[in-house]
Amino acid sequence: MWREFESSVDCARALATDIGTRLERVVERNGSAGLAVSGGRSPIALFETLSGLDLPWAAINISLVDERFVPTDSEDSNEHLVRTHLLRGSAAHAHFTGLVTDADDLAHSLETANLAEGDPAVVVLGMGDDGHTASLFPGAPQLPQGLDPRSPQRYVHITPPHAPHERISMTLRAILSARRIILLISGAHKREVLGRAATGPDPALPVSYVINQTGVPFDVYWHA
Ligand SMILES: O=C1O[C@H](COP(=O)(O)O)[C@@H](O)[C@H](O)[C@H]1O
Repeated sequence: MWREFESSVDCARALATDIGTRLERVVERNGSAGLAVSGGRSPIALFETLSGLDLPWAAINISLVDERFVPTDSEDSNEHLVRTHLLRGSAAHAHFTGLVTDADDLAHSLETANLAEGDPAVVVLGMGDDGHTASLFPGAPQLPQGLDPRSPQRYVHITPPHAPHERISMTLRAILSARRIILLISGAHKREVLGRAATGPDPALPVSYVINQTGVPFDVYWHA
């Protein structure tokens, strides 16, 4: 479903309510719920709105869709972003699992990330101007592994050809293990990229593999 908003505030409010309702329902049913979130600039307003909601935070497990291989206190770190904008107020009671668990050793961090269990109730994705989602970048040497629908791995090491930092990214297979996928984007350019990606799966636009699947409920939240 496509949902569009005039402002980032309206979009964040609607999406936070949507995610909060979903998480509450899953916690009621299962005792806990997983929420996997992306980094970048797009989710900041969402994180701040979500953190203000009265949710059963202690039963919510927050994880990352992707991470740049930088120290967790770096301004470029998605963990730093989540700790700053989401894990605050009562949301600080949520259980958080980051991806850089050994700042000196990407392979060891990746190995630890792949030990994680449980499929997320909700995955919130972003999209770059180049059509990457999570850190599944077009042209990355490890992209085929990341897009393999039968990949046994939940996370993969990605070397983006035109973006800074080595990455750890959720694989397509793990993204599609969620009960619900949300893509949060803004602006005319990303809307146009998404339109191209909607024409069919294309490794030049990795987000297309999420858009063109039919197994998992998928919503786009877009604001101008
Ligand atoms: O590098 C990344 O970029 C995408 C998009 O970021 P944005 O700033 O354009 O919203 C993001 O979804 C991903 O998590 C991040 O690592």
